[in-house]
Amino acid sequence: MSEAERDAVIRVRGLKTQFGSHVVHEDLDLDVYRGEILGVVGGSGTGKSVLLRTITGLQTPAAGEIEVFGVDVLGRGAVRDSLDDRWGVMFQDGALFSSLTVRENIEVPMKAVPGLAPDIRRELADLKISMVGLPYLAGDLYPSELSGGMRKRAGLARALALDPEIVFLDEPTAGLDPIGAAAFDTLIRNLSQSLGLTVFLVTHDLDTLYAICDRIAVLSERRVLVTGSLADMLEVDDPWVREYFHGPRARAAFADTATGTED
Ligand SMILES: Nc1ncnc2c1ncn2[C@@H]1O[C@H](COP(=O)(O)OP(=O)(O)OP(=O)(O)O)[C@@H](O)[C@H]1O
Repeated sequence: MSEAERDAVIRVRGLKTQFGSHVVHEDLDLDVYRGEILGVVGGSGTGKSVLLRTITGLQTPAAGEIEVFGVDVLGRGAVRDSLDDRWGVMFQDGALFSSLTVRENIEVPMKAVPGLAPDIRRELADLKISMVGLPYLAGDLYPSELSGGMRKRAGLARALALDPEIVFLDEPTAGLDPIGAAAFDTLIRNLSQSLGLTVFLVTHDLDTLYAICDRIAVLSERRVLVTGSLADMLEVDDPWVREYFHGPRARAAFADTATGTED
């Protein structure tokens, strides 16, 4: 299927973001297609997290258009609010409320759903806990009682609370040991396949790109420099892309994937 024929669930056009005089994005275009895992990469400070925050409406751009499921994210009111249960966001450290247990954290977004009784909320939260591979008892723990990997799984469970169609993940494997990171990659891939999720994934992790991403978008020079498969990236004539995708770490990640050791 050509890119023009694919169903873009996120469509960004002419995006400009800036903080004071510091322009982060300028004339940035990006499509994210239904059901894909898109890896967003780029050097430090190229605006990957700002892009995620802008698409999810947490930050207001200076110019441009953003549509998610055909809805103008920058619009106001009920139409824009209708998107809230169609996407979930997982921030780097899980961004959990420290005074709430894991189960209560997962229930937070559910409280916005009218008519959802507390016992149903609790059952649904327990279901999400098991979906992300946490033990049942983790529901009663506070974030400070969890390992880094468990906190990320709890953050993912909360992002899945309302059965979203898109999940945004900001560096999901950052800070995890290689085995924990590979397990998290596998979890994302399995959830994406079983739930038909579209995944917008900001990462520095080459192993993640090789193991689970269908397509990659490289941020550079304030815009999306290139999108494509890993094979496409190897052909790109740009100093950062060359260094990133041809370096020793990329070769090691490719070798691991080729021998199937990411599981
Ligand atoms: N709230 C803010 N106020 C001012 N500047 C900001 C703010 N948030 C981000 N920036 C700036 O915007 C630029 C892009 O930041 P962003 O966090 O998106 O980069 P990134 O590509 O995700 O980086 P990294 O890979 O290091 O996490 C940086 O120069 C950062 O300092």
